[in-house]
Amino acid sequence: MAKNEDSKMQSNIIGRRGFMLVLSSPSGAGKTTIARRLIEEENGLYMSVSATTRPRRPGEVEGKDYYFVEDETFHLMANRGEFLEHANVFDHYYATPAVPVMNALSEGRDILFDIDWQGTQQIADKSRDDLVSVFILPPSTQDLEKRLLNRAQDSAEVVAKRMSKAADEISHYREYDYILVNENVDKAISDIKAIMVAERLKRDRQVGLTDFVKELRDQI
Ligand SMILES: Nc1nc2c(ncn2[C@@H]2O[C@H](COP(=O)(O)OP(=O)(O)O)[C@@H](O)[C@H]2O)c(=O)[nH]1
Ligand SMILES: Nc1ncnc2c1ncn2[C@@H]1O[C@H](COP(=O)(O)OP(=O)(O)O)[C@@H](O)[C@H]1O
Repeated sequence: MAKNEDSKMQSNIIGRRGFMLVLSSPSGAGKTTIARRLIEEENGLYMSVSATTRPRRPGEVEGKDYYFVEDETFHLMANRGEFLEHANVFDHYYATPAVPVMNALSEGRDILFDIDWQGTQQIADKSRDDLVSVFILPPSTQDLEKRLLNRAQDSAEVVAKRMSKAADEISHYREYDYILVNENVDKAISDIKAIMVAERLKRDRQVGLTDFVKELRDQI
């Protein structure tokens, strides 16, 4: 599929600050699937790669899916202030390295995050204007459990633990800007693309707008 170039062209003319597009959901609702497709299909969108102390799953690639680190390294990085946000989820630590995100935003690149509600709250506290948050719901509890089991990457015990945390995660939906039910993955992706088009056109993100409009008026 062709990458979406439309809204990039306007950014090239006017100059735009990037945004942080956060996807959260109960485990198994489809964040990773949606995120991978968006990165493939959307020009100017880059994935934030988190650091985690969770063990690597089969098929996960170091530096692409996560930076897999030991507890000690994680705490060292946290103490040095290298993280934009960090949280403990399912007994493991997760965090967003700050520098790549800050550079991307100022260079007009959008960053996609697959993080939980705790991380989203921390980012909202620090940089509300740069945040666009989307909460993804499963069509039903049965679908959620089926997806976790079908993914076949976690033991029955881990799946049960993730299911038991789902209600807690879902209770935070009100803290998000947009809510999507991921029934059909293509529809969910096209809805998120529509959100991105609108968010890219927000006046406050178009940092070169004053100069652009001044030039237009001067030419009249
Ligand atoms: N706060 C925060 N949460 C994260 C980060 N990276 C991943 N998570 C969340 O941690 C949870 C578990 O992620 P993971 O172990 O990959 O399993 P998943 O639920 O199948 O995506 C999910 O809710 C992720 O959104 C991060 O850097 N910060
Ligand atoms: N709309 C959908 N319909 C059916 N299965 C889906 C849908 N979206 C995702 N899945 C499947 O559900 C499982 C969990 O999805 P995943 O993206 O890993 O969720 P999360 O990252 O939120 O934990 C995967 O096997 C994925 O292929």
